[in-house]
Amino acid sequence: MPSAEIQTFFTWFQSNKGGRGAVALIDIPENHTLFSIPRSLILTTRTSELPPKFGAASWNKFGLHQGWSGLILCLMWEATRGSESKWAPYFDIMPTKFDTPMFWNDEDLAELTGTSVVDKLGKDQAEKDYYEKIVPAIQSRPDIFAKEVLATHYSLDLYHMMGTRVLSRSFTLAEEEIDDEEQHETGEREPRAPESHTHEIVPVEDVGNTSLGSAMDVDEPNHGHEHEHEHDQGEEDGSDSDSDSEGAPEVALVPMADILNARYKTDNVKLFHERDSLRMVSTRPIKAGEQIWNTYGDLPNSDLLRGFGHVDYLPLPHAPGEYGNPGDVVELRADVIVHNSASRERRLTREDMTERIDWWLEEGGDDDPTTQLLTSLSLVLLSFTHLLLLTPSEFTKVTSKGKPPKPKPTPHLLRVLLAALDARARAYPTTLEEDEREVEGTSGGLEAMGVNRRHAVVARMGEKRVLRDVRRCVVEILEGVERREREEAEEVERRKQSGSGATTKRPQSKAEKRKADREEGGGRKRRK
Ligand SMILES: C[S@@+](CC[C@H](N)C(=O)[O-])C[C@H]1O[C@@H](n2cnc3c(N)ncnc32)[C@H](O)[C@@H]1O
Repeated sequence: MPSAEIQTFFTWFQSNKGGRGAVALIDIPENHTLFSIPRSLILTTRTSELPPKFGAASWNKFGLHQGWSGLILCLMWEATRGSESKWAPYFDIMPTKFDTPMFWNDEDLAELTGTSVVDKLGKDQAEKDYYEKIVPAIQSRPDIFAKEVLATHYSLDLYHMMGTRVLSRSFTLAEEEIDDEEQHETGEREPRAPESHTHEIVPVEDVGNTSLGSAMDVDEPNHGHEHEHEHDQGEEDGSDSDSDSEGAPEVALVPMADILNARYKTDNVKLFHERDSLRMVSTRPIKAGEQIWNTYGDLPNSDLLRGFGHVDYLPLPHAPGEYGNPGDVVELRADVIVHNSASRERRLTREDMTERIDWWLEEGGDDDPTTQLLTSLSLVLLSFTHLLLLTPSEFTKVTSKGKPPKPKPTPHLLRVLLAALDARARAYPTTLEEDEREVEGTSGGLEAMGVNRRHAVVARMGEKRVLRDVRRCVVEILEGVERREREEAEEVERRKQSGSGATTKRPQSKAEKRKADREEGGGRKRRK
């Protein structure tokens, strides 16, 4: 049970307007433990008393060992126990209302058309899990789930509410074997950051990076509250095996650690884990009055909104005068590239596309079958687009080499990309300029809009800005490549006419070659 001081602390937080979070009351030096949480206090399927009561075999039979449904059921059961649950005071201070689009009406959701948010809400999958796993499990054990409380404590609405608590407040803790000898020898272990799930929300060039540091679980909620990735869609029960096996990462609700807010690259603490406890440690000095910031993985606004119900709205370093989330990305689906790539006859079929995406994933390319765009042209995007443009025999050659194609910005590839970007932009009902006019035309601007609409407008404008910037970049490179091609053709023509008869290019000096290479590979310089 939280101590009286912690309870007082929470009450103090809640009585202060403007949202909850933690603010330093005194200067905090770097590497200082702000608080530690005993493992016994974290709420997981291993610490809740429900799974043993239900029985491991039955738990697995109803599929509760996979995905988040088991943990959500634990939360519902623990909450139903009221003061008998050791987490009762924790439940008391948890939010019951959320600004995530899962709870929006159709009118507000329409504001998100074209963004990556809508397709990934996963409300339907959550409902499927509720009806196919939770309801049968509950009905099988009237001794544990009393009939009289089913409607009030185990409803679908509550399932969504508890699922959103998990989504917006949980941490993924890696199950690490801690060497006893090491502990005895050193007496103290170096703190280790809990690993987050290596999720797909990461900008392509940074894949793997955000798994470091404290990690609110911000996994792709493609399917409801479950941990799941797009390429898992075909799985029978719509869940992955995160909590399926020994040593798998564990999704945990961590009281106290989850009161911290996050803002793009502002984090000043990290959660470290040890055998018996988790420790929140400052990673830089924090001045009295400053907010204590955790990190949720520096997510783009579409994912912040989807998982947490807020967006970052900060000055954009690469676009002076504009505001948004510097970590924004926009997703470009492979089929949008393919449909803009060639004549109908030469287009890849869905199976071909899947084969290439699977191969890409296996070969260690970006781990998202969609391609996320950064504000500048990414090499991964070039390479991935190239892969989709290969003829079947070229693809076979590439697979035999086992390496993704070189990210060479050829005019054809750049033109396909340009068409794909334009097609992607048409998925939004409004343009960036129209959104800007909408904000300017609203008396009081963004601030005056309802919270959902404001978040939607900020999220979609962020994606459109990325598209705009990538497009600019592609156009610039294409113009450069085309100019060079023109100059070379003119040079050949000039030589022909001057009677040299030479049709080959004049040998380039090393410096000229380097310059030409630089121009050709312009995208490389520009990536983040
Ligand atoms: C882990 S909780 C953090 C504690 C939360 N403030 C609370 O009162 O329970 C995550 C939630 O905090 C809020 N939040 C976190 N960072 C935020 C930010 N930069 N701006 C607005 N809300 C934020 C969002 O509502 C999010 O769902």
